[in-house]
Amino acid sequence: MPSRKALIRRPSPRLAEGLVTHIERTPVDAALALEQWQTYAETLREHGWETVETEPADDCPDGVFVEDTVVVFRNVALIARPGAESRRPETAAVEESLARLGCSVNWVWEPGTLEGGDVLKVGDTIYVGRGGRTNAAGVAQLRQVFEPLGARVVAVPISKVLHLKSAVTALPDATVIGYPPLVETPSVFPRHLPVPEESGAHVVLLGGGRLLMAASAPKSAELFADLGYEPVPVDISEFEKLEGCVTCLSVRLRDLHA
Ligand SMILES: NC(=O)NCCC[C@H](N)C(=O)O
Repeated sequence: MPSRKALIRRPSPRLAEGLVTHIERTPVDAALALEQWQTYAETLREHGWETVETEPADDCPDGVFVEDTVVVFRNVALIARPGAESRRPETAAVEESLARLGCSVNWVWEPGTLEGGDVLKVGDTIYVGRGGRTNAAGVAQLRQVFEPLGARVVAVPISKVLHLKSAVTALPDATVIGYPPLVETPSVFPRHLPVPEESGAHVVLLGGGRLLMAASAPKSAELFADLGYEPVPVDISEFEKLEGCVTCLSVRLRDLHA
């Protein structure tokens, strides 16, 4: 039976100092961010996911974006080596949490860099964005770890967005969705559907056709509802100011053996 656990990490009191790369910095309301994060976690739980909190990393402003610290395929975890040096201290506690949950653990080693936000799994295909945060050595190490387990790793060059998953994610039927101005190579995806808003490209599959997505993408939500899915919107405005999206606030673990 598939597991339904989601790893999360509460926002640091220093959240407002988080990195911004492709957008202008605007003030972040840390109290509102904490409320939004609590609602996000509650929404996961309401939809059947047991949330597991990894040790807070109060000195790491971007620690809440826990997705970037690891890639999990089946029950094998590859601990990231973030391209952003300020984010490297985030991984130690995540490694511990995943080992405790029964994952076997691998690591990205120097000179490799890789962030989980660059990795999109669609069935047994693992798309990896080669861009500002993930380098060629990181891509090669991802292949070495997951191809022997039966994954097909497809590298996708990116330059306009922070991570591959800032541009594209996938619907339950494996259609890859993206906001056209930010999708540089739509032809790499066998089925691709444009969405009308940037944050409409980010969905977390809750199960049973329900899609956790940002409240800032109402037109995309309408499009998904029209395709027979059930959008579950959450307001994550404070995280969006730091280039975060719904996917990056959790790591869902569906194939734990324990
Ligand atoms: N996977 C993600 O979309 N992560 C967002 C990370 C945002 C953070 N401010 C960063 O620049 O690293």
